[in-house]
Amino acid sequence: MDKDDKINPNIDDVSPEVNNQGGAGESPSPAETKGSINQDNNKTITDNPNVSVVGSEDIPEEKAEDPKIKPEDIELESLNSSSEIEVPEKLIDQVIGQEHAVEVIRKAAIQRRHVMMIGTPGTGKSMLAKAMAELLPKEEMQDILVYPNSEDSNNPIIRSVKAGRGKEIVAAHKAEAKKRAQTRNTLIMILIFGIMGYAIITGQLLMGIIGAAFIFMALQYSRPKEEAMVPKLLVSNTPDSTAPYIDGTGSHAGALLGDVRHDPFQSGGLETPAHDRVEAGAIHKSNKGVLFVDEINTLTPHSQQNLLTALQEGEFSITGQSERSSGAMVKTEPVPCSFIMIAAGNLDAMEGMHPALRSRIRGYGYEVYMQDTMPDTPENQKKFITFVAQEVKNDGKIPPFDRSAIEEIMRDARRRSNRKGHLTLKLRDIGGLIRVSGDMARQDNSEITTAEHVLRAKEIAKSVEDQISDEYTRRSREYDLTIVEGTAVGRVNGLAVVGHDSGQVLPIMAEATPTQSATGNVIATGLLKEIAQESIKNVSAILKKFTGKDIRNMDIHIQFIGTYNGVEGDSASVSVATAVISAIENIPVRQDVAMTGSLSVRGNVLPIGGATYKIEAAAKAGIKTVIIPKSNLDDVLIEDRYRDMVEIIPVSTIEEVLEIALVPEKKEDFMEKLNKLANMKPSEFIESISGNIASSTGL
Ligand SMILES: Nc1ncnc2c1ncn2[C@@H]1O[C@H](COP(=O)(O)OP(=O)(O)OP(=O)(O)O)[C@@H](O)[C@H]1O
Repeated sequence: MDKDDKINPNIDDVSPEVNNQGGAGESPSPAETKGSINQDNNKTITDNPNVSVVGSEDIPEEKAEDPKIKPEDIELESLNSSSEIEVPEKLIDQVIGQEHAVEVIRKAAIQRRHVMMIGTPGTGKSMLAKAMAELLPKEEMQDILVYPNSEDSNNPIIRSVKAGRGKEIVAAHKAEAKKRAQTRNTLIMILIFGIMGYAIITGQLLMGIIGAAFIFMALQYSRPKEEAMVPKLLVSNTPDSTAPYIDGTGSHAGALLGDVRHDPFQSGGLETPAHDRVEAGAIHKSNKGVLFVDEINTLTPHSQQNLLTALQEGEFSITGQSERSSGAMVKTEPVPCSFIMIAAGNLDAMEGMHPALRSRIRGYGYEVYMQDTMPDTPENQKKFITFVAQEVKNDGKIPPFDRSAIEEIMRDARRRSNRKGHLTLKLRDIGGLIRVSGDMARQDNSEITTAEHVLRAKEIAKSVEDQISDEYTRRSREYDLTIVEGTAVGRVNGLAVVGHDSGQVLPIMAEATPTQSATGNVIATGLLKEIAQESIKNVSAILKKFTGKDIRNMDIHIQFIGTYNGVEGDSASVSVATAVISAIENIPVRQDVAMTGSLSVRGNVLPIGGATYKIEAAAKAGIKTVIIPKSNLDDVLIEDRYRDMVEIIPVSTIEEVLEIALVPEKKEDFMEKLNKLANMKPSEFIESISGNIASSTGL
């Protein structure tokens, strides 16, 4: 190979066009490129956030000039439309309710620290990661190039240059390659014509043709492929855009760590040069920016280990990820990957995470727990209203929301918070409701979205769980699985939450039979998970107290009906206790009553989650009375249409539950007995049941 044909990234690459731009065209030397930071900030029109370059003329002028209400000055009573509200420009200012996370992100952006965010989906984790990219300095951004290595083709050379320069360098190389190819072709033609001319003059035409063909083939075959010597732009950035934000969630090793494509030809002149087959991974594309990885535990241990190395070193060579591919022979020089890592997930993600990676993030960064509700204060309401305006503006297609629509959305946010005096921060779901409501308004050709559109949207945009729950209710009524009238012994209508925002009636059956073993067993079926199983054990204590019977000589069977996805949590405790007491005492239970509540071993009814959804499910099923823990009463924000369908009775003790739900022949006698048992001193109680402690071997 001709010396001139080698492309050495350290010394050549000077193209006249590029050189004209203040020396920018010079090939980067390693010393220059690795540490160089572009200080000259070529301000363009796009640097001004108030100026939109593309399509700015599309914005109606009067709207653009309308004076806007600042978020802190919003007064809902006098607000006519969400379009009156000023939406913050910067992403970080658009995040609501996550003040701690916002503060951490701001700090971490300055100090270049990694962050781990744990919390419920849709609370703004990836939004914060994008916001961080906006906060990082643009000047540090780089392009990364990969060059062929004439010494060792399997070890391509890596160079980094300031953002935007990469394209210029590649263009310069292409132009240079084209020029060389043209010169070479001209030389070949001259040589061939020379030989042919000589052959004609000397009358040796055949020899001339053979000679010319031979020379043509030899030169053609041996000449270096000029195109093949052109470097490849591995990572490209634009000097004026924000630092890169790359989402590496669920990436396979190649997409995350980079890869070298397989070459089916490998030799013989048809092969693709190694450097041309190198592909950057998410860790390289996020160089000088943010790498966001959600559900980090889903990455393989191999990927997590390599991610850790990349974090520590700030550079990571690219090699073929598949062992059997020709790409595995190639390994580039180390490629810069100085990214800030934002790892996200729920608590399980932390458990499944590589311990060393977790410790690295903890040691060199912050950990943040994302809030999923915020207090329903006037201050936060203003932020929430701004969020509605923001979502409408970001969507760009839906009509603005009037006051009634905003109020309806806010009502839904209170309901979804499942917590008294709070607004939900699962804002992706709320964003979805906003968009569907807007679509309803568009469908009506309305220029404004109203509460009526929101209500219609809620009906249409039901979650899959909600739709399944409705279907289950319909079917279980058809097959008499859900009974909502009359009485039955050992059968209670419990209530469960399905998914995040849907409830379901959960029938529970109990039966007590004489035991065959030395001590009685409590056997519960219905795919109960750990906490649900433990709650059954705790119920045993209540049974002893409220039946006053020696349950050592009986087996107690408890069956949860239709729980194909298992039962989590202990909110069925009151239902289980009631069903078993009913079975042991042979007292019927009202079937028009449904109940939910956790139980202390002393018989106090403790709070549960999802009270609103459970009550709504009961109402939909035709239940007339719902018993809930007193401490949950303020959490209940059921929709208007269900309000008159059910009576909600708050309770604090299991005695109150039994008084409402059980229908003994002689109610007074039964209540007297209950009171007596409930108020019994421990010593009297132990004596009365002969120190019986039931084992729970069936659990
Ligand atoms: N705290 C918040 N403030 C403003 N908007 C939010 C907030 N949280 C979520 N959103 C809205 O919801 C959308 C989705 O949120 P995002 O993707 O950031 O959630 P996430 O926590 O990363 O969820 P996941 O873990 O499922 O990816 C955002 O684009 C934004 O419109």
